[in-house]
Amino acid sequence: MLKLHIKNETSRLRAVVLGTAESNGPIPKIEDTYDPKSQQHIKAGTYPKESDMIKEMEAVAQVLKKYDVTVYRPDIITDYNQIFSRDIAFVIEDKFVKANILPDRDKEYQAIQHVIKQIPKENVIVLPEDCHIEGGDVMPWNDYIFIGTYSGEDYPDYITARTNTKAVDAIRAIFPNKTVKSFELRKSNTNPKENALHLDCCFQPVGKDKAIIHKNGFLIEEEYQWLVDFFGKDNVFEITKDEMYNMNSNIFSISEDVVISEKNFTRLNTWLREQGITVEEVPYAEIAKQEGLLRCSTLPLIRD
Ligand SMILES: NC(=[NH2+])NCCC[C@H](N)C(=O)O
Repeated sequence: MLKLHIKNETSRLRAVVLGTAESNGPIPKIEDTYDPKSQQHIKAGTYPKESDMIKEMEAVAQVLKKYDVTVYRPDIITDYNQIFSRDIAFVIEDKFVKANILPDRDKEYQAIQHVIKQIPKENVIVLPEDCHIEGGDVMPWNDYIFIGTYSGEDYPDYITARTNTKAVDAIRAIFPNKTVKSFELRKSNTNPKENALHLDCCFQPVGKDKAIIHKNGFLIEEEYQWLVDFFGKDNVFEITKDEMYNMNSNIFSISEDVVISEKNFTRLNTWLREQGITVEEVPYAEIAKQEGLLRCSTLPLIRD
C-alpha cells in the first residue's frame, strides 16, 4: 500500500506520477484544443512533435532517478494526451482527491488505476460531478491550501476556467483543519499572455519560504498582494508577462533546495541559485507550447 503524504510543494519528494508524451496523438484540430497556446502553435505550424516531447520528459525522469524518487507512469492510451498528470488528481496529507477535469481529458484518470489501487480505499476521495477542479489549481502549503479559481458568471464560456466555487467549498469541507485561500485568476480563451490557465501558471512557492509570481495572472489585486505579504516582498520573484507565457512559475521542486527548471529560464535560474537552490536544468520548451510545464506534468504522492 502507498502511504501518501503531502503537506506542501517543496518537502523532499519520494514518489510521484510523471505524465507521458507517448502516443500523444496527431496535431489536434483547432476546435479540439482547450488552451490558447496550443491553438497558437497549431496555427503557426509549430505544434510540438511527439518524439521531442518524449525526450524532454525522459530528461525529467532521469533527474528524478538521480534523486532516488519512485516514479510511476500512466498506462498508455492510444493517441491521447497524457502529459499533464498534475491535473487529474491531487494529494493533500494522506488523501488522494480525484479531480473533476475537463471532459476532453477525463480518460487520463483511468490510466493511473495501477497507482490508485495501491491507496487504501478510504483515502480516495471522489467529489460530486458539479465540483470542477484540476490539480494545477491546488497547492497545499502547510496550514494552508491555495486554490486558483474563477467565479465569474461567464465561467461556462471559459474552457480555460477549470476550478469553480463549488469545488473550493468542497475542499474546505474535506480539510476543516486547513485554511483554504482561493485566488481569482485571469482567463482568456484566445490570448495565452492574458491567461492563467491554472494557479501554477502564475504562482508557485519554492524553497522554505519563497515564491514565484506574476501579478497580472490575478484578477484581484488584493489577492495578489495577500500572497506577496504572506511570503514577504524580498522572498518573492516577480516574473514578466513573457516569463509567465514561457511558464517560469511552473518549475518543480524535489526538495527545499533542489528544483527542476527549464534550461532557458536564465533570469529565474540565476535567482534560484542566489537563494542557495540547486537547479537541475532540463529542456522543456516543446512541452511548454501546450501551456504546461514541469509542475503540470508531475503528480506528487509522497514528500517527507
Ligand atoms: N497544471 C497545469 N497548469 N496544467 C496545464 C495543462 C495544459 C493543457 N493544455 C490543458 O489545457 O489542460
